[in-house]
Amino acid sequence: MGKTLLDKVWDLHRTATLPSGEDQLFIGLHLIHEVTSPQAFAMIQERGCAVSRPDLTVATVDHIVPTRSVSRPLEDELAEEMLRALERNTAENGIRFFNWGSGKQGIVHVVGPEQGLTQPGMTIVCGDSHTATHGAFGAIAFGIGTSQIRDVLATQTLAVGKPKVRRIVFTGAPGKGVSAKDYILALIARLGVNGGIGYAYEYAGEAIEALDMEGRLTLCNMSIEGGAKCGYVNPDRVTVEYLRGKPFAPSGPAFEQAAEFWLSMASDPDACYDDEVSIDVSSLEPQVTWGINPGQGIAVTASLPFPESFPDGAETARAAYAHMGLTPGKPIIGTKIDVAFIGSCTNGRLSDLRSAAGILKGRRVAPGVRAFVVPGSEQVKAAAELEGLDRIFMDAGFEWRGAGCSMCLAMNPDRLSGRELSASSSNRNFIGRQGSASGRTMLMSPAMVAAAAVRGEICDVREYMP
Ligand SMILES: CC(C)[C@H](C(=O)O)[C@@H](O)C(=O)O
Ligand code: SF4
Repeated sequence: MGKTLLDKVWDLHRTATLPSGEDQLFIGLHLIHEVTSPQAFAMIQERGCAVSRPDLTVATVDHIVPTRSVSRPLEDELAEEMLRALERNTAENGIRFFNWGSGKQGIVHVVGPEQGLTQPGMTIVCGDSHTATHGAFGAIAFGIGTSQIRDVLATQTLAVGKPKVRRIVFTGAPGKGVSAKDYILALIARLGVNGGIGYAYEYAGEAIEALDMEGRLTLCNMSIEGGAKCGYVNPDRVTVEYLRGKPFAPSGPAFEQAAEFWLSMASDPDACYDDEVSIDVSSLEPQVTWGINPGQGIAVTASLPFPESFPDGAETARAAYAHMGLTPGKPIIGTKIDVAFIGSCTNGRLSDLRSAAGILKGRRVAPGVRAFVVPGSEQVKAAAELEGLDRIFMDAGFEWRGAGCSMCLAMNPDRLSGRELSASSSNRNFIGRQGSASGRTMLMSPAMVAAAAVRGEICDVREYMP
């Protein structure tokens, strides 16, 4: 019987099976950021341990950085302290750090792939729930907590239970205005935010093969929002070509050798799955969330669902309506927005900015809407400026900011105020997520955010497309 990619990566990295039934896995890449690492460093220092493999540990700063200014010390004292701690911990332990202003800083899940650190067949962990993003390359990548960060710093291994695998086959070709963000929002709406618990999601099928790497990153990014431990796409030629020439990818003959290994890690055609689901993307429309979890989403042309239509989720739906101030049965189109946010590790990459700019070219943001773009990394920002995207955004009335997580979770000065409603290209719409307890978030693709910014309300992006 064939093996899945998960089986192959697991078998290659297992160093022991523990009495608990968990496996001790060797970790190929440990990404760290300023929010979840300081305590872990303190714990290993207390025990007198050194960082086991500084060469396999890479740091960036993303959550707390301001996006308007570039001066130190940071205005927010707590943020400055966190940045200093990361500078100290990385320097003392000989860990590579893509610091703010280095030209390579950015959201950890944007930086790993763009530097070529993320490669097929690896195990990758980070103290961050969206680590599944890296699965786009055919890596087994998942988020860990602070005590696990401690374990990985000290031993470069981790005790972890092997998940089951659900193969999710996306068939067909998408219509106009439908992107990877719509695939994943539709999937989570269908299987629910807990549907993936205990599973790794393998995304497969012609629609996935047709996605570029950035689309695959968007897709894998939100695996955790569907409850899955991780998500991955089998490596193929698209993966290999993306990695060619990247700073941390092998070069010369070593690259071809690596490519052969990468491709061999893909699931075998006769691999066995614990479950299988299929979605026809040709019938999908642009998606938008109306609630307070990422599973509460619908097609943009649909009417807001009645709570009773969710046998298990009526209570959550009622809570969502109470918070959002929307009315079941009404169209979602026409919902007024106050803020448009383009960015995050879901949709803050160059292709995301291009797709939004494509809608904004020659148009203006509606009066009263506060709109801003936060590139996912300093490198994305520079690349976008090189092709003039910054001008398109600014001419349209968007603010062009520095790189970071920004209003995805508002750990920096970018936040909603009061009951403001934001059209956001990020991944979470939990109550309070964007910095105001009464603030509201609707998740959608970056092109849909751009269209909403122009109209001043939720609208169908396809009307703005040729
Ligand atoms: C701050 C960090 C630990 C958190 C996460 O784990 O995902 C953040 O990135 C988020 O998106 O909520
Ligand atoms: S962009 Fe958002 S989801 Fe991604 S790591 Fe930052 S806060 Fe988390």
